[in-house]
Amino acid sequence: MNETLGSATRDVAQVAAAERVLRSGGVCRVVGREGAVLVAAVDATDGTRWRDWTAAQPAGLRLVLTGPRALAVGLAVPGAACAAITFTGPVTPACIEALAGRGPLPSGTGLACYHASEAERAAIELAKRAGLLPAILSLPDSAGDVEHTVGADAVLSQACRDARALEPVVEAMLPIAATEKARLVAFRAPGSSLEHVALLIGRPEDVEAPLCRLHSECLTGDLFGSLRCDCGEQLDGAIARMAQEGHGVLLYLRQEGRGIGLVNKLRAYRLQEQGLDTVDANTHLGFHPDERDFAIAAAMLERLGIARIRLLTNNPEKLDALAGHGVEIVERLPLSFAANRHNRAYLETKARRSGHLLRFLDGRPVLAGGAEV
Ligand SMILES: Nc1nc2c(ncn2[C@@H]2O[C@H](COP(=O)(O)OP(=O)(O)OP(=O)(O)O)[C@@H](O)[C@H]2O)c(=O)[nH]1
Ligand SMILES: [Zn+2]
Repeated sequence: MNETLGSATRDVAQVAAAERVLRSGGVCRVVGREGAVLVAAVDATDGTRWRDWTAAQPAGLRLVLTGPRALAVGLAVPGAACAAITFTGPVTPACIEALAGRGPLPSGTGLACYHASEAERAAIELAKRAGLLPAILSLPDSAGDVEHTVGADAVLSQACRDARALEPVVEAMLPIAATEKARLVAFRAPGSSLEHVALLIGRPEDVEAPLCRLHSECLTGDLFGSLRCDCGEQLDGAIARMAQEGHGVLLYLRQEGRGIGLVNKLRAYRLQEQGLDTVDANTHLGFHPDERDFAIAAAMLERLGIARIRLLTNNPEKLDALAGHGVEIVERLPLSFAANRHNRAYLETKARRSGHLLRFLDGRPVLAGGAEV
């Protein structure tokens, strides 16, 4: 193995290990340009280490949140992707959890807010990759008990590596209800436990510009037929259309909850039950409205030898992202279904706030006055 390849492999392994350590409640040392910090995730399954830190409240203890979460708790640091909060008085685990988004908000007294360091930003990225809330306790580096050490730059460049390293691993015939002429190709990247799949109907590789759907995982909609969204109908509808045409490629992307993971999506649902819309619920938890990276979809198409597509979507970001990665989209085909009383507000929000190309719901214009969207 040459040296560059060797260090890339080491980086990938170190990032994956760091995700596991944070998820299981352990402590990582993250080494960044401004120095190293020790970090623990507030949303970890077993949170004893960060609880110990909270009880002892050592000098330099900081709670790192994303910019959107800091804003949500009234602690804006202008222009900061991540904010680091210090405590000027005693702090309890309940207060930390509430600031992280796991409980009702405390009053904001006794808190000061700064720009987070590169190492702290990397720790937030690790928490997101681990499917946790983006909230980290950090301490200045010391010789203490640490499960793992990782470089901030390795963490912050991992998303790019995930897409670049994605490779088809196995292909098998998969006769499905809609058509017997289907195959499934499973993809893997060394740094991620997420296995994306391509459902190939007919022979899309041999078609000039096959139908294509990028479908982000939605356990609730795809499997249980949830009425809160339109995912189940979009999945079935896309497959039916490809079966009818005889060819198509459906990429099933493991991006549950627009990339925030199942637990956090259900947290966002709880917030929507309290009146927030789907965009605000994400930002209230500290996420962007959409955390997905469609570079993985472009990489999968490239590995499948498909360069030109007709894309089934209402989401203009998918068009931009694929085009930006060199995929030629010869046509955009809408994929919308009648709203129901549970998903109407969700679909309206997508049109109004996320720019989705949904002009009508149930024959009624989505935007006031029937303006074009
Ligand atoms: N965070 C969050 N994710 C949601 C919510 N409802 C559905 N999702 C997820 O959203 C993803 C589907 O995205 P959509 O916005 O429905 O559609 P899209 O894929 O962006 O666009 P289309 O191609 O037009 O379907 C899936 O991963 C779902 O799990 C929600 O309220 N909050
Ligand atoms: Zn859904």
